[in-house]
Amino acid sequence: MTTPADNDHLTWASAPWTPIPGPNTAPIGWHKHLPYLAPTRGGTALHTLDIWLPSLLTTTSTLPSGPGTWLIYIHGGAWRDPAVTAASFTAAASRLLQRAATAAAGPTPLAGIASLNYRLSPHPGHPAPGDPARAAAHPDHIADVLAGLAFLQRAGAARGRYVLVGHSCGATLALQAVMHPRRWGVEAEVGKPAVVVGFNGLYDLAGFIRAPPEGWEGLVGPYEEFIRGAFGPEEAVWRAVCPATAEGVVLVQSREDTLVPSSQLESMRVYLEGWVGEVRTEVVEVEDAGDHDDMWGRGDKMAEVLWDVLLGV
Ligand SMILES: N[C@@H](CC(=O)c1ccccc1NC=O)C(=O)O
Repeated sequence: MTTPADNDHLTWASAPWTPIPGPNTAPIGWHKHLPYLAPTRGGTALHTLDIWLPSLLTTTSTLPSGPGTWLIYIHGGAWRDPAVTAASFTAAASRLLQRAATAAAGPTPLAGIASLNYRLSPHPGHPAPGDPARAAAHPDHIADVLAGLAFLQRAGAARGRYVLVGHSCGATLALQAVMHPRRWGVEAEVGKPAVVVGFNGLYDLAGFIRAPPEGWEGLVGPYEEFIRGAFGPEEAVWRAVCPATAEGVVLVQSREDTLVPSSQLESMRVYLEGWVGEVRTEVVEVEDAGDHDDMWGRGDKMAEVLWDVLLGV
């Protein structure tokens, strides 16, 4: 009988590490894209992840682990946009690898980066009939994120003090995933991150629909469409699916975002403050990060904030 560990071993070996070229001859890092759930176990094209390593310590087929902290990224896209994937962390990842390559002597604070895909809900603008990777409903997205985290933790990444990062609905997913894994009917035993970092995140969906901030009324339609697409028609469910806790939470918002208002972050901050004293919450308002998707598209501000988080872990 093959165990999950045997399976993982084959999975890790299924894709080669490719070098990320740097300004000089030496690569600044290594990348690989691989499944975290084998097709024979129900894995789809979106049960996959991207990994970047600052250096390749061994050439074995399992995960080489160096010093430092793992960053695990969960992309946004309103639970449904097929154009936003795990690869959307590429720009920020390259910047982080560059930083790790040029950082002062001594152990790098960055052990590695993983960016998770997860099944998406249907998108009316991008029909994909019959594709099991595009027919997800809550809590499928969370279950997939937890399966990806469990895979990484079995491989030795994201054990101990790792940092879980999400953008937009990825920030929602990051907080949901670490809240009560059991609550989502998921068996995976997943260790909690030391810090959760949410970029331009959605934390109060029902609140937005009920009372959009002034000037944001025009987005109620699109929000309601993707909220129903992911969570179904019940407002009570939208409410019950509230993000939660970690040792530390860093909420980041760019001023120029025209898709997500800062009142989303404000609701989350007030909630965390009122809820448990031991959650260290830090709010970072980023200037000149551009609009909603420029945060990851450019990646410079995202990498800056995350580098600082790594230094503080
Ligand atoms: N491009 C997305 C829209 C989207 O990503 C979005 C829109 C408004 C507020 C948040 C969004 N994304 C969050 O993950 C879509 O096609 O539905």
